[in-house]
Amino acid sequence: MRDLVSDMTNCLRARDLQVRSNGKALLDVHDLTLDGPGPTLILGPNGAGKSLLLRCLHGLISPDRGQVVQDGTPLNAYHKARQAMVFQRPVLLRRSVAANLDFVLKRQNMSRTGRKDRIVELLTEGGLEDKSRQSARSLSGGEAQRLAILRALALNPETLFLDEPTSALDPSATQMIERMVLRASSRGVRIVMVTHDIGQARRLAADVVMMQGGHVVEHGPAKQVLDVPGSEASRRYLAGGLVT
Ligand SMILES: Nc1ncnc2c1ncn2[C@@H]1O[C@H](COP(=O)(O)OP(=O)(O)OP(=O)(O)O)[C@@H](O)[C@H]1O
Repeated sequence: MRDLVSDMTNCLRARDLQVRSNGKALLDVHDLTLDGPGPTLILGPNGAGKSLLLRCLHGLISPDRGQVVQDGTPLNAYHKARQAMVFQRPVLLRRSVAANLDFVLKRQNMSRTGRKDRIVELLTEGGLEDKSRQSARSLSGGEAQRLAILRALALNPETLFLDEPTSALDPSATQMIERMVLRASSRGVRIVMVTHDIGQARRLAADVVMMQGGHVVEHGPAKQVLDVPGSEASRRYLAGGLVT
């Protein structure tokens, strides 16, 4: 029954997913279903397979085995066009802030007036109203990451993947990004985000995926996983212990 329900409602699912290299499974996820309304935060030590999982879910990597299923259908171009991804280090065009957004909007065949209005809306959303004409390459780290998120949001994604978007940012820049993420989530964008920041997981997550050694060791409501971890690996990671 669970299988049927999760395949037919709006949900993203990794089924029997494996990524292998040199005969070794780097990622081995038996069954992971993301169907809750709030942000999903993925935690785990370095090399746990968090980024690989994100890339598979976004269709950037084809798994060696298994599949990603969106709404009951194997991930396809239609689904991918409704996903966006933000990386740890934003990759921006050598153009102005506004032109970076315009580039994405043009590809959606928006009219010139429509694009102009949408750019103002996006810049306001990211607190970059006064940076419109500045070169994107001259933005601070926090501003650049906000622009990267705005560019992703300009695609009107149903799902937004974020891979450690605040790892290089100070607390105030982090807070601005977290607010953007929460606003996007409250507008119905599915958020799937990797972080090493346990405090951030507490602030943002509705559900938490704990990974280790390429496996999902635990997935559940944030409060449960973070406060009463059900696996030894989660307990040690959350306690700040070394997990090998
Ligand atoms: N293209 C690749 N070729 C070979 N091995 C890879 C490749 N990409 C990732 N790996 C390996 O897969 C494992 C998982 O990598 P991944 O980047 O997913 O970890 P992570 O949990 O995101 O780590 P971190 O927190 O350090 O970013 C690592 O051992 C990594 O070296």
